[in-house]
Order: sequence, then C-alpha cells, then structure tokens
Amino acid sequence: MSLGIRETIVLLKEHHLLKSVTLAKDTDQAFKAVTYDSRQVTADTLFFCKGNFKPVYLTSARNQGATAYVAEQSYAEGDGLSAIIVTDIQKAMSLVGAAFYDYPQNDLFIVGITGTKGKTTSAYFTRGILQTSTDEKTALFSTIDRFVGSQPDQHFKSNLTTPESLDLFHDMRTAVTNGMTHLVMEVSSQAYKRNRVFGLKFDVGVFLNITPDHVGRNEHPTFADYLHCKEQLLVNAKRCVINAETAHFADVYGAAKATTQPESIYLFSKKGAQVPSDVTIDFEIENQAESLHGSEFALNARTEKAQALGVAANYTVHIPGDYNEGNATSAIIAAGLAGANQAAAQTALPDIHVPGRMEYIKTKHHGTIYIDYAHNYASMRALLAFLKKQTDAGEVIAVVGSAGDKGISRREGFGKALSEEADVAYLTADDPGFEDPKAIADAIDQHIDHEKVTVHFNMDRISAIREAIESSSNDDIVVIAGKGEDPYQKVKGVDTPYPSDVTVAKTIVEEIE
Ligand SMILES: CC(=O)N[C@H]1[C@@H](OP(=O)(O)OP(=O)(O)OC[C@H]2O[C@@H](n3ccc(=O)[nH]c3=O)[C@H](O)[C@@H]2O)O[C@H](CO)[C@@H](O)[C@@H]1O[C@H](C)C(=O)N[C@@H](C)C(=O)N[C@H](CCC(=O)O)C(=O)O
Ligand SMILES: Nc1ncnc2c1ncn2[C@@H]1O[C@H](COP(=O)(O)OP(=O)(O)OP(=O)(O)O)[C@@H](O)[C@H]1O
Repeated sequence: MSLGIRETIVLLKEHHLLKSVTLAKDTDQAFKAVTYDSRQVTADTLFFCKGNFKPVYLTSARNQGATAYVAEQSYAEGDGLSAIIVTDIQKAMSLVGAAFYDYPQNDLFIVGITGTKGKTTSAYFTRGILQTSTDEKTALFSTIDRFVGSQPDQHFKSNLTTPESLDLFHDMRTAVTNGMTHLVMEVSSQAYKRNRVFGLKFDVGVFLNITPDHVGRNEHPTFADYLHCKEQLLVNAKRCVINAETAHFADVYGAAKATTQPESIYLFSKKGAQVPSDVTIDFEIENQAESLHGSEFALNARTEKAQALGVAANYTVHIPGDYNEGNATSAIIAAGLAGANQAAAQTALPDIHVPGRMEYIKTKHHGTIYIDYAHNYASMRALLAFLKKQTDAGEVIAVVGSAGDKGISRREGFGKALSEEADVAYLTADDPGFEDPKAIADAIDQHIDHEKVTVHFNMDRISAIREAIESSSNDDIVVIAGKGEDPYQKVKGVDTPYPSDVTVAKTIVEEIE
C-alpha cells in the first residue's frame, strides 16, 4: 500500500478539511504506512496526532522514520517533517485511511449494525447466515472479536466495538485480500461521535433499539447527542432495517428517510406490538415456542417488498431471551438484502452461539446458571424478565455489579431492574476501576426495593458467584450478569486477569456437585 503526499493534500482539500501545508524537501513523498501511534511508526510513515496526543509522541515518530504528520495545529517537534494541518483530525484520518488502503469498501458488501443492545448478537447472527450463503467469505468486526478471514489465524480479539478508522480500513483491506466478499460490523455511537467511519457508506444499516446509556465523560454529553450519533448509521446506509418498536421511532425513521427512499427501508416488529399507526410494518415476528434454551418463531411478510425478499419462514434460535427473536429477525432481513435466502438462514441460525451471551450451565443439585453480558437497565430488565417468565417454582438469583468511572446511571438502573424482576441479589465487583466496589454496590442497593429483593454484599466476585450457586435449589435460576466472557477485571487502570464468569461458574459447579 502507498499514498502520495500530493494525493493526500488534494483529498483533504476536496473535503474542505485542509487548513495549511508545509512541505519538507521531498515534495513527491510517498507514504508506505499510516498510523496514529508513534510506537507503530516505520520508515516513510504518515503520522496522525489525535486525541490525548502528547508532542513527545511526534518526536518519537520522527526518530522512527515518519516523514510527515497530520494534526489540527503545527508542532515544533515536527520540524523537518511535512506538516498537514487540518480542521478535523478524525475526519482527515478516516478519509486518508480509506485512500491509503485503496478503498476496500468497494470490494465488500457491508452490513452495519447499531443499537444500545443486541449489536453483537445480531452481528453474529448475520455473519452466521452469510457464512452459509457466501461459502465462508464473510468477515465480522464485533465488540468481542474480529474475523478478517475464515482461517483460525485470521481471527483476533477486539479492543473497540468499532475500530479507529485507520485500523478499520486496514482490517477491511486484509479481509478483501483474504478473499472475503462481505463484512458485518457493529457500529457504535462513538464511531460517529469520533468520526471513525466518516465517509463510509454501508450497503445495509440496521437499527435495533435505543435506551438511555453511554452518557457521561468520554462518551456523549446528552442523550440527544447519543441518539443523533446512532442515527447517522441510517443516514449513511443505502438500505435500512429498523425495529419499529424502538424508542424514538419517529426520529430514527426520519433519519433513515433523509437519505433513503421508504421502498428501501424495512420495518419489523413483534406481532401485536404497539407501533406507530402511520407506517406499514414489513415483517412481523410471531412467537411459536420459547423456553430457557431458545425459541421458534414465524417471520411473516406483510408487504410486497418483504415478500420479494423471500425470507418469510419459520425459524429456530438456540440463544434464549425473547429479544433474540428481534435480533435474529434483523439478521435475516439484512442477510436477505445481502443475497442470502431463507434456506441459508434456517440452516445457520440454530447453530449460532455468541460468546458470553446467555451461556447456560445445567446443574444436578443447584439452580440453572445463566452467564450474560447484560450491563445496563434495559438489558438487565429484559434478561431477568425473560428468565422470571420461564420459572414457575424457583427464585431468580442475580450476581451483579456495576463498572466504576462510567455509566453512573446504570447503578440506579440495576437497582430498578432487580426490584422489578429478581428475588435475591448478590452485589459484587464488576470493573470497579478507580472507585471502591462497595461504594458502587451501595449505590445500586439504594435503588433496590428490600421488600421484594434479599440483598447480599460480597466484593470478591468469585466468592459471590460461589455463594449464589451454593445457595440455589434445583428450581432456581442463577444469573451472573455483566461480564460475559471478559477475562479481566478493570481495577485502578489495570486489566487484572480474571478467569471469566463462565470458567468460574463451571469450576464451582464441578467442585460442589
Ligand atoms: C473516548 C475514546 O473513544 N477514546 C479512544 C481514543 O482515545 P485517544 O484518541 O484519546 O487516544 P489515547 O489512547 O488517549 O492516546 C492519544 C493518542 O496518542 C497516541 N500515542 C499514545 C502513546 C504513545 O506512546 N504514542 C502515541 O502515539 C495514541 O495512539 C493516540 O492516537 O482512541 C483510542 C485508540 O487510539 C481508543 O482506545 C480510545 O477508546 C477508549 C479506550 C474508550 O474507552 N472508548 C470507548 C468510549 C468507546 O469508543 N466505546 C465504543 C463502544 C461504546 C458503545 O457500546 O456504544 C467502541 O466503539 O468501542
Ligand atoms: N435486542 C435486545 N434488547 C434488549 N436486551 C438485549 C437485546 N439483545 C441482547 N440483549 C441483552 O444485552 C446483552 C448484550 O447483548 P449484545 O452483546 O448483543 O449487545 P451489544 O449492543 O453488543 O452490547 P454492548 O454495547 O454492551 O457491547 C445480552 O447479553 C442480553 O442480556
């Protein structure tokens, strides 16, 4: 890969991002690499100064072979390098990244998925269906991991839900080189807030839902900003799939219609759900059977354009939780728009498993254990309500904590969800960061109705899980929420190794049964 400095300047000028340029001696420079991290700089690198950047990083970049830098201001540390000064570094980075990696999006059919909850699950469902219909040529960029090919060594853990633009275009190019024709990716609201996907058009954009979350330092200043950022996926998608039951539907649908004809917008909802009367639902989900192990549902086409997609049929998913019918539906429609047929969806869906989402362990003498990634009010309430509905005789026992340094409103949310749907709560640590986990637990406890829920405190997560499992009887359900498959606890700025909730629960069950 290579990009000339002149081409870079023209590109930034065309997009009205260029403030000034100072060229070094070689005015025909060609960059062999682009990066925003001085530790990655090699010969002939174009270096981007972004975020909490320190000028000393530019000194290291220059010493390691950077020949030019892009920044929102000039730096003395960059003397001797070409300096490209722009009005918005994140936008510049995305545009230059796409150009440097030679526009890999032109070689991929891209499905983008957003929503407060269900992105990862829906992305796994969509990729699973497309793997069947594309003969294993579908890449996946999710919160958990990135698959840039179908070989085991083309799969690695993710650091962000939506990568920084330079990493995104790099990984897209790698996927194309590895023979991928389709890409399914989660698009977080931060991706738009920070212009990580600036200039990228999606073939299909999926909007699942929006509930209060992600407002705070480092994220969104207000809920309105969060909603606005999430809606940008639909503004930048050629075809849209929308859950008509989402809160703020009118706004969301309006964003889709701003750039897409209604003929290319697909709406879905559960049968009997309250949806706006001024729109026509294309697909209706009719539950046929649900259990603690999954569900069966009919997807009914209610409009001609829905019928034309050829995906109306009966489906089975083996991830429990009624909301997973909606997640699966979004995936069936999106995959249908990417060319998959009903048979591919029917074959693939029952076998799709998402790490750390609704994993369950059946025990002989204790309750059934569910390990799930729920970590805000909406997901916790949806999870507990579903499990409560499925248990006649037993109690719902939840092990839960809330992260430190962020998402303060989640603490009240957890207290509320536990009061509404749980019988017993073990409050514990979950990524306390720089805060005291007991203080976080107390904040959750303040919002628990003690007439309804018995509360225990144990800040040692492993020991809290043990207590919850040991105290459960065979009819009970033990929910271990919040961390899914995370193999660490974030404590005082360090990712402290943690065996993961799944491993901890399995080990305890082996020991006590
Ligand atoms: C607020 C935010 O989004 N911050 C992201 C951003 O931080 P930043 O630009 O300030 O980078 P930084 O790590 O402080 O460092 C500053 C710059 O100096 C560079 N550097 C640093 C050290 C050095 O020796 N040399 C050097 O050049 C870094 O590479 C970087 O370019 O860029 C970093 C990558 O360079 C990200 O890791 C970081 O994500 C932080 C960790 C984060 O937590 N982000 C969350 C809020 C996020 O984006 N979440 C969403 C999901 C949320 C949702 O579900 O909706 C996501 O998409 O993941
Ligand atoms: N459609 C949905 N509505 C409400 N809750 C959901 C939905 N789908 C999944 N959940 C719950 O949210 C949890 C996280 O699901 P998933 O990882 O698919 O969402 P996500 O949007 O990727 O989440 P995050 O932004 O936190 O990474 C699940 O473990 C489940 O408890």
